[in-house]
Amino acid sequence: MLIELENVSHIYQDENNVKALKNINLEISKGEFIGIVGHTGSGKSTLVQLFNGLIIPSSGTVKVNGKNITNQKSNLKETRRHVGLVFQYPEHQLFEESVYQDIAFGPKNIGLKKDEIEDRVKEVMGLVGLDYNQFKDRSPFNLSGGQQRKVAIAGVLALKPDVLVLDEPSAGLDPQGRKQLAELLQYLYQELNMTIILISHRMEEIAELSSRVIVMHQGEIVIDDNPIEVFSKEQKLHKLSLDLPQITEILHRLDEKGLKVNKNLFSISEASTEIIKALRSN
Ligand SMILES: Nc1ncnc2c1ncn2[C@@H]1O[C@H](COP(=O)(O)OP(=O)(O)OP(=O)(O)O)[C@@H](O)[C@H]1O
Repeated sequence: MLIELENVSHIYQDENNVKALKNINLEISKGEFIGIVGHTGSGKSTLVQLFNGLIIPSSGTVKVNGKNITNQKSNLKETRRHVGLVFQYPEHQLFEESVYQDIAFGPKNIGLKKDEIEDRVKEVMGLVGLDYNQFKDRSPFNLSGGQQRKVAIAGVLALKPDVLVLDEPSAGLDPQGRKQLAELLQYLYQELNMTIILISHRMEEIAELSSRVIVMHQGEIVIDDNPIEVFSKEQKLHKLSLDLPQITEILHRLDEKGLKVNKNLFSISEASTEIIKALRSN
């Protein structure tokens, strides 16, 4: 098992003592694409920060590749090589003078040789769609928000993690930026067999990309299933203040009006084909 949580609870020790996670049991296997959804404050960010030891839980154990990372002696540097975390607004974490230096920071830190670092920087800039010659010497602070985010994601990919965890990576991106990000994640998952864990408020993104969806509510996992099962539970999701993907919502409404359609579709192209088919046979 790649990541394993056993009876994990977490309380933020401050004046409010919020119990952010309550008795979580979770197993994540290699090669999964996990979408995590839940209304604001439900514990999503806290949960994913356990996966690379950024947060050590108040109780319970977290294992990565079979190693318990919750005990004092664990090697967190090693864990962070395996589990790369892209934070909400990752561009806030850019700090080097050039795009090259920023992306090279991780590989340098683990002692890779100059040539190898350069190869990695080129490779990951290609992956995220930043032209190497055009961008390598530019200051990361003078780029657009979307470009900065690409640099930040490239910096995490440069360590070649087995697991990529992203916390709301499409927040604030324009439609084209969101499309490029979705294509990148699909490529990493399908072609490079990376395990991906994605937190998003955008249900269409989660439904289209994930192989498994985890729904959180008040620090607990309340649904853990494949996207079709999860998004067939319209009433339950509404009670948790969550929506269906918009296109799925349209299919549900058409079905209520008597048009016989498959309601479990998440992409506009699939749904429009389905609607045309249903109208023709009506
Ligand atoms: N650093 C912190 N110190 C104290 N309490 C915190 C801290 N971070 C989160 N919390 C609290 O823990 C609970 C879970 O927060 P968390 O950020 O994990 O939720 P979330 O589902 O990721 O929310 P969002 O969708 O708004 O990002 C919330 O009640 C929040 O106020």
